[in-house]
Amino acid sequence: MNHIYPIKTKVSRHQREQLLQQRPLLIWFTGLSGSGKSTLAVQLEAQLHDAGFKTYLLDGDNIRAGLNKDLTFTDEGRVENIRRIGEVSKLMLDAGIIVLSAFISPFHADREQVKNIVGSENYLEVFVDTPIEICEQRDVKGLYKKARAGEVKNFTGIDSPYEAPQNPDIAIPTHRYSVEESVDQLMNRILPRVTAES
Ligand SMILES: Nc1ncnc2c1ncn2[C@@H]1O[C@H](COP(=O)(O)OS(=O)(=O)O)[C@@H](OP(=O)(O)O)[C@H]1O
Ligand SMILES: Nc1ncnc2c1ncn2[C@@H]1O[C@H](COP(=O)(O)OP(=O)(O)O)[C@@H](O)[C@H]1O
Repeated sequence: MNHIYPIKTKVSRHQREQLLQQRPLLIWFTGLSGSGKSTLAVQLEAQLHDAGFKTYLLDGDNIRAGLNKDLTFTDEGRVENIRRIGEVSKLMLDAGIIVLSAFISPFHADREQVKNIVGSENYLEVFVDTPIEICEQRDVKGLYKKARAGEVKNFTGIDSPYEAPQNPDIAIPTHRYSVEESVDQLMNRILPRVTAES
C-alpha cells in the first residue's frame, strides 16, 4: 500500500441496498469441469432476476476471455484468477448486487481467501458435487477426451488437483437431482438471505 490513499465515498453500501431493496450476497459455485456450475448458476440467476433481484453472473470461460485472458491454467494462474474474482465480487457486493460466480476454484486456500476478501457473512459456498466419472461421461466441451489424450495439459481432475470443499454451505449432487430440483433447493435457501428486511 505504498502511497495509496483510498477515498471515502458519500454513498454507502447500506444506502445502495436501501435503494435496490435487496441484501447483496456472493453465491460461489465450485466443482469440476462439467459438474454443472454454469447450468445451475444461469438458471438460478434467471429465477432471481424474475423475482425482481439485481444480479450478475461471473463465469469462468467469460472472465477468462476478457479480464483474465492473461492467465493460464497453472496453479499460479488459477490462484490469481480466483483472487481477482474475489476482488471483483467485493466491488459488486459494495454496489449492492447479488453476485453468482461459477469457477472451478480447485484450491481450498483460494476459496477461503475469497471468503476473507468479501467477508464471511457475504459468502455462500455451493459445492456442485458431481463425481468425475459423470463429468467425464458428459464431456460437454470434449475437454476430458483431449486431456486423456494429452492434448490439454493441467486439466482439473486429470493432471491438476481438485480439493473438494469439506464444509460447503450447500452441496448439490447433480447426478441425483434434476436441474429444476437443484435450482428449487438453491432458491429456497437463498431467497430469505437476499430479501430486504422490512
Ligand atoms: N486445463 C484446464 N483445466 C480446467 N478447465 C479448463 C482447462 N483448460 C480450459 N479450461 C476451460 O476453462 C474453464 C475453467 O476456468 P476457471 O476459471 O473456472 O478455472 S479455475 O477456477 O481457474 O481453476 C473450464 O470451464 P468449465 O468446464 O465450465 O468448468 C473449461 O472450459
Ligand atoms: N442436475 C444437473 N445440474 C446441472 N447440470 C446437469 C444436471 N444434470 C445434467 N446436467 C448437465 O451437465 C452439464 C453441465 O455442464 P456445465 O453447466 O457447463 O458445467 P460446468 O459449468 O461445471 O463446467 C450440462 O450439459 C447439463 O445439462
